[in-house]
Amino acid sequence: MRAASKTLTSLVQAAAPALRESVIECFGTAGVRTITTDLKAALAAKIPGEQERLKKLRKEHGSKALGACTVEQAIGGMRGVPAMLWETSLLDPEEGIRFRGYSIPELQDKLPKAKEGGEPIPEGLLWLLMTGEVPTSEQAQAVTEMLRDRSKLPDHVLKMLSCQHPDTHPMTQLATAVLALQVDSKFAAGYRSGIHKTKYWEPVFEDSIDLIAKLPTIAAAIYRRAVHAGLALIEADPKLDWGANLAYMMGYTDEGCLEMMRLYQTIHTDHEGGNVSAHATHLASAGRRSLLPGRTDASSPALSDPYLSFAAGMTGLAGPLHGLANQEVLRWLTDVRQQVGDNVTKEQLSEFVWSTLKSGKVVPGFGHAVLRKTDPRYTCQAGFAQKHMPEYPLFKLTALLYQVVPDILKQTGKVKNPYPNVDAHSGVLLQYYGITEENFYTVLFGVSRALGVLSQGVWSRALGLPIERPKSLTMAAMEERALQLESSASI
Ligand SMILES: CC(=O)SCCNC(=O)CCNC(=O)[C@H](O)C(C)(C)COP(=O)(O)OP(=O)(O)OC[C@H]1O[C@@H](n2cnc3c(N)ncnc32)[C@H](O)[C@@H]1OP(=O)(O)O
Ligand SMILES: O=C([O-])CC(=O)C(=O)O
Repeated sequence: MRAASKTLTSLVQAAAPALRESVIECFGTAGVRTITTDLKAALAAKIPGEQERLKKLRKEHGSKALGACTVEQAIGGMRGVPAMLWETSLLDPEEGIRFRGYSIPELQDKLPKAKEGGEPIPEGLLWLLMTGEVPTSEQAQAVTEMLRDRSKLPDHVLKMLSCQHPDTHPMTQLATAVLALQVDSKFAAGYRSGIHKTKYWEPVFEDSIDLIAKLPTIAAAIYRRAVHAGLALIEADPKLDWGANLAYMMGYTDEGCLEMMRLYQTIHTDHEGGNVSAHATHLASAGRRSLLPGRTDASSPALSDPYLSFAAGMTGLAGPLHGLANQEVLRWLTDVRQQVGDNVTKEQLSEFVWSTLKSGKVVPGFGHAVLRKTDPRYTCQAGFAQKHMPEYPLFKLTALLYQVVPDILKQTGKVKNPYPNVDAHSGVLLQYYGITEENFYTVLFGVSRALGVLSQGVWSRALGLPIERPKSLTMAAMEERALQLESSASI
């Protein structure tokens, strides 16, 4: 059955490229169903059902409370207040992230790969994030081709990058290049020409795919021109997938490095909706509750296109307590090696950690706003290192830190999560393959983050999700409300 379906697939593909979306597969007693390799068509097929689901959720459960917000939470950044809708991933404090319901190990097993036994290709995850379904190899391959077709960077963007001050941080260059691409926004053009609000998701999808397609080329251009002082650009290899091409265009061809980049680009994509880069992107792009029935309260949306909103997300990712922490970790590790050497003992490491804390700094790569256990993205990267670089000194140092830092952070009595996060390990893998310029690392994070936040952006427009527009209060207003509550409780 499987062989027959494969033959039919290749016949249909060979017969007419335009019919690529009409690949047919047989499903035993369930009869025949059509599956598509066209991502936009697959998405379009899902949208009406999800719109209905949201309307039903609102109609049947709209008045139920998901949680309260205390004065402490309002002052503390609304931490833990369940007040936002985000479909592409969900974060459990103990277990870590699940993308559309799948854990990282499950995705390493299920998603299509570039080679037997290798790491998943990010294109497969993009299909999953957009549609909620694990793609077939043909579907992931179709995404690879679509991204390849749209990857060419306009000359003006390259020129603009080459005019940047040599000390401009690579993340500033990334955000600037993304903004420069905005001139081609199909959503902005559609809005100007009066597109109907129920159709917003379509140009948002097109912009998102265009941007995702170009991001590896932008990142490689930043790397070769700025970080590497003017090296010539390298054209993409048409035989490679999107993630591997990023490493290739940066100048790396080692198969291990390509695999590492595929994995890196897969696991950094999404971390539910409230983190800085996701939320900033979401806020800038948010629209009105156009599709939701019975809108009762006002919102103040922006409806910025995917280029503008993703640039907002990237300026947030560039902060040292968020995505830039991967750069900070490398600098901190370099300090450890310079001051204590490579054959460091646990005692020497403890001393170094304490001196970092005593000088009023954070230990980068440890702690998290939501997670309360070791980040599974850290564990995944440690597993990759154990397989590909078990004797690498930086890997051994990072493993030793895992034995030392959590106990010390617990002793401070204030750190809610003493365990390592994703940023504690990514630099080890990059350094091993020769990508030693740590101020570039967050750009790689940003390229991956696009897959998550832009997939959610398409759904946010399809579902007509509004901006989170919390009611702010002054201290005086909070004091007044608290006193009112106290007196009504004592009556
Ligand atoms: C992709 C990502 O964004 S993952 C996070 C990357 N960032 C880092 O690795 C930087 C180091 N870590 C941190 O600064 C924090 O743990 C954050 C920013 C990630 C989370 O911050 P919060 O949610 O405020 O953490 P938490 O509630 O545990 O903070 C309580 C106290 O512990 C401190 N703390 C938390 N983590 C650390 C740490 N790694 N080193 C030292 N102190 C820490 C906080 O600074 C805070 O101190 P304060 O009360 O004196 O201000
Ligand atoms: O979830 C967060 O707040 C930060 C984080 O790990 C991410 O965005 O990947």
